[in-house]
Amino acid sequence: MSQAPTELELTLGDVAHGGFTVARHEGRVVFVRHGAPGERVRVAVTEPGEKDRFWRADVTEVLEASEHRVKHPWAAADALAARTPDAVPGGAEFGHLRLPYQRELKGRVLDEQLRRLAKTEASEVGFTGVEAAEDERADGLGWRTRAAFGVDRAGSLAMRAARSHTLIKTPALPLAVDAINDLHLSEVDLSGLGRVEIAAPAAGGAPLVLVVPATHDAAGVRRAGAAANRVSRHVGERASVGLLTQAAGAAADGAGELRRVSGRTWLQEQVGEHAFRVTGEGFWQVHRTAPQTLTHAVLTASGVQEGEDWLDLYAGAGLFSAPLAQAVGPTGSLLSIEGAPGTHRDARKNLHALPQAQVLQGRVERALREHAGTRPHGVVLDPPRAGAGKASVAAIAATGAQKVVYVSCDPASFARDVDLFAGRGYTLEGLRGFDLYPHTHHLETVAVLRRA
Ligand SMILES: C[S@@+](CC[C@H](N)C(=O)[O-])C[C@H]1O[C@@H](n2cnc3c(N)ncnc32)[C@H](O)[C@@H]1O
Repeated sequence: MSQAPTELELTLGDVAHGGFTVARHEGRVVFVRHGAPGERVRVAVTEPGEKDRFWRADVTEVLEASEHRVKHPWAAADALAARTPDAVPGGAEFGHLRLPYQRELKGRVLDEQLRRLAKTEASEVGFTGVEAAEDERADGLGWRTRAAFGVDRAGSLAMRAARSHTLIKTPALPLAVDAINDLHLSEVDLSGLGRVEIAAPAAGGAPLVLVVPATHDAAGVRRAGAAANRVSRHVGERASVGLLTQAAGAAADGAGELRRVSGRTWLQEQVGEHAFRVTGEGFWQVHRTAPQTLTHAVLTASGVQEGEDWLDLYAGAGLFSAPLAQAVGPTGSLLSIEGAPGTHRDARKNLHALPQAQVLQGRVERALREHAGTRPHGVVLDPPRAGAGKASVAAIAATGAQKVVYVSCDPASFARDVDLFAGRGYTLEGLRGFDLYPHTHHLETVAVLRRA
């Protein structure tokens, strides 16, 4: 049998979920990174199995360029200028395309997922294209208020290449807000650390730097403690520093330990008139203006009125719970459900001044069991990337809510859930898309479903 080729010349077809364009070679599908629909390109096949159903490939040379191709705004992430196309940090895979065209492609992916998984046309439910976040910069940079870095063998701040364990030294991240880059953590010896997470409050104030040991044995934690002290000396009063002694998500789940090294272990965020405390690794929207963009979209989509009863599921620190509780007022009610214990504790504090808000900790699919038949006026849900799934959709439908406002960061799980809701009598009635992740393939949607 002949060997699979390592190099091909291809004409690229349309964009697919995940940020690839789809091409064909002798009947086989090839998922290509760093290209654009319609381009004629040379690619390196990265996973060439002769028996594989599809291959993956990276563009190495553009033979006929798309009119939407531009110079990548982050030089280090420019795959065509790199030594090899996989030697670029992940997280800016659409940077070689004009911003409006990035949004057009995201809209096409959303439309395609809805057609395929929910037999629904986005344009039939009022979708008019992916909108920019409120107050977006023209260059689409400087938006990340949360950034996660690795640490390379030399102890330098680094980022992982997409679909790879390769770490690439990253002195600055142009997608991040200045407050993150201004800490210049690339100047610190980070040996002993496996991960560094930086969160900067969108409204200003000291960022929080969380460091995670490379290994979690006693010696590893000691080495990480020494690195945390070096970070703390470097940032001084400019940032807080904390040491997370377990793997990703551990502190937010209550299983890990977050040790204060200097400053405080939480951040204060402000959205409109509501203040939010967010502890450690607790969830908060990543784009600097995502909290207000989504709050406005959710309140508009909900049509919430004084005196109504609403549920906010997968509520995080209460970003939507607070304005919803305020909108229903003392004669209405708002039930906020969040799974992670640490984030739930934040939500309790954040909603303390709103007695109409009840805050529950637990998994949505279980916590909702007691609410079957309670007939709230509406439900807001904002699940993680995997979506709500069968059990949660069934539990939400069992409440008897007339209206569901679904906030999603993944068009595939969203489309699958729309189909699950359809099976429970809910019809998709409205849909907006937001580009809360410029230069990446990700998008956020806010949808309205109504019980027939
Ligand atoms: C995408 S975030 C949304 C949070 C909030 N709406 C916001 O915008 O800040 C999803 C949240 O769901 C929580 N979560 C994940 N799975 C859950 C489950 N099965 N039940 C309850 N909460 C869950 C996560 O801890 C996270 O806080």
